[in-house]
Amino acid sequence: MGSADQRTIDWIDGAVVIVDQCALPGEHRLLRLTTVTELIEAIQRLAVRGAPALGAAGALGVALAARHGTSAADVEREAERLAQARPTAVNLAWGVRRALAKLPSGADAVLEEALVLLAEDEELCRTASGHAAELVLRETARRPLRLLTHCNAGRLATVSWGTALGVVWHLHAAGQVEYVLVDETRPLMQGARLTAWELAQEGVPYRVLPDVAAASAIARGLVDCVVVGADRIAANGDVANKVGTYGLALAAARHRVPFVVVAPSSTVDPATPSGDLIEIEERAAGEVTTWGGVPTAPAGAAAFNPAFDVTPAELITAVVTERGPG
Ligand SMILES: CSC[C@@H](O)[C@@H](O)C(=O)COP(=O)(O)O
Repeated sequence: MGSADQRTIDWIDGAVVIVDQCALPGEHRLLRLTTVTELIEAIQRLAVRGAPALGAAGALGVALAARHGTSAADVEREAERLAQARPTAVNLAWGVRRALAKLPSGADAVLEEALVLLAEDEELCRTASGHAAELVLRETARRPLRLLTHCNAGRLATVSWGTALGVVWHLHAAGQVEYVLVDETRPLMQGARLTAWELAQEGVPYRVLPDVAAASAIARGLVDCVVVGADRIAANGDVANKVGTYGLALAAARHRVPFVVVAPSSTVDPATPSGDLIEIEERAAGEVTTWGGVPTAPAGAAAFNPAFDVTPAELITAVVTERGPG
């Protein structure tokens, strides 16, 4: 079984070690990755995922490249491949850049910077979610709280603490959580597989619901606050997050339910002026047209499978980072 002390991603004995998120909830197992190619493959099949964890992966990947690279140009090429492994979460390229900046000082300096980034992520996520927990308490009246979340923005999506689920950890410790409604999060089920697993581990009451039931749960007054993470926050406050987030924000706004986004500031991208300029990852059709290898659509069916969507700033009650509500 996993433990709350286990980092989702770490550097152990010269390798990147991750919790294999494709194996959960059935099995908690670690994967040891010793090359950039192995790490990219793990990122692309979502064995390691979630914006802050991808930032850590980017930095540790550059540390791997710096150890094995034969020249600076070689390491830079590997770093570029890593940065492009997934396009939407800004943290990945940010982590790569931050570690790569230390390359002139040598491979040890690159690793040291990556390890600082990991330690900071733990601290910043804890602080950001603490601020967000206070905000949620200010924005709501009913106690204990009934929360709704989408995808997985927990320990597994960060180095060790979580963002949206970090809020749950703070509120649960204060005895303020009645339950968490967990969107299953089609098509890859990060909510049902990962968020539910984390909540069970921590003893937080929860119910998994089909994504299509979330709007009516909000309309029926079963939700006091929606709390989600983010993959990229544009300069104007628009937020890219797991596909389905936008629909939740619309429903929450319609029913005057607070909608709170929590992220470390590494997810804020001042270079992207607005959400419509964020590149949205399109994933394979088979994720939508099959289930566990069994076809759920006619042979050859085309699919629209964006991994993320963009929620405009005007639908968001607050974006909260370690600096507090923005
Ligand atoms: C703290 S994680 C925030 C986001 O990265 C999370 O909500 C999300 O959308 C993850 O998508 P994924 O495709 O699983 O990497």
